Amino acid sequence: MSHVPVTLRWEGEVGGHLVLLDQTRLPREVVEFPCRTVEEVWDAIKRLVVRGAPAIGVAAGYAVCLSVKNGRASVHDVVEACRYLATSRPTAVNLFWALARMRRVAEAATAVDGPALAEALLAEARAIHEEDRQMCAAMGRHGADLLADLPEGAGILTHCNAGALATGGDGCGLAPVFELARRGKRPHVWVDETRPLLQGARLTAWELTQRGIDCTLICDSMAATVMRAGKVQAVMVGADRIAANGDAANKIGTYGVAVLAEAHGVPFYVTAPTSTVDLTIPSGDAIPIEERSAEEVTEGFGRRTAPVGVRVFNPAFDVTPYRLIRAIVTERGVFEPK
Ligand SMILES: CSC[C@H]1O[C@H](OP(=O)(O)O)[C@H](O)[C@@H]1O
Repeated sequence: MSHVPVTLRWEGEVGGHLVLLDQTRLPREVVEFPCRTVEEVWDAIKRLVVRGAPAIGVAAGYAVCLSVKNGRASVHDVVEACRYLATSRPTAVNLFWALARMRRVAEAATAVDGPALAEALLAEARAIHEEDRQMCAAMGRHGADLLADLPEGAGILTHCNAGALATGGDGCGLAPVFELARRGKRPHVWVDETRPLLQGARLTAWELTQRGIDCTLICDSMAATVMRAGKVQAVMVGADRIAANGDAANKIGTYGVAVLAEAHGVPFYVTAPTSTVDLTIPSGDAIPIEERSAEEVTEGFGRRTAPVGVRVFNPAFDVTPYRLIRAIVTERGVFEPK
């Protein structure tokens, strides 16, 4: 049985609906979350029911198809759906990349509404999904080639979740690990739990154990000690937006891991599809960083661990400067930021 989770799927044809794997319920429950309106997908992205830059982009493409009514799409409704979905989360550029593709389909329509546009929108959303599947497979191959010379049992540290759950296919940051395993290698993955939402503990550890890939879960604060003990031979993470100079935004804590990697002489790699690259911004300083609620820090998962009213800073991402990145793996190959 394949252990690649189905992060999201479109059910039916025009007039169908989007089905998400509810990532807020993992690892305890594998529960599907059907979405029949644009608003429901907006909420699912906001609450991280679906999350991860590529997966957010694929979900947004299908979400625009939910603006179709009675088999007919209208340019006005598509434009409105794209505008609304763009307000869900600001950092992952894949969201805006996918919405721009859907909007271009509407703007190219010969009729301002009708069944033809509805068909064209679903075809574009499916194309975005299939392209993401292919990009994941290519990133896995290029990344595994890059790591091929690591000794058997080498340690690879990762932060957050950049596995299949973060994409429409078989992962980005973790795709090279999955491919190494397919090739019979046995890397050992050090999994940062990734506070405050624990994507590493809840999602990455789940994906790896499902596949029988050796892994050890650690608190984020333990990464330095693990590297100092010589247990990490490479760091591999995903990205939510890569600026033109190679600066990369990823889950909060990634920058700290990159600094630790440099301090311990460990190569730090980013694996992301080119749909994550934003050439419109010159450097990471211009990447919008999402700030999330204080409750995610003070009472994560419903258990209060900090005094009521304490001031909280909860940025969901940080930016790793390109000088700390040994190479960026995309579906087109491996690039070394200059
Ligand atoms: C490369 S996509 C996975 C990426 O998305 C995560 O953020 P979130 O869980 O808030 O969507 C994190 O930055 C991962 O690296």
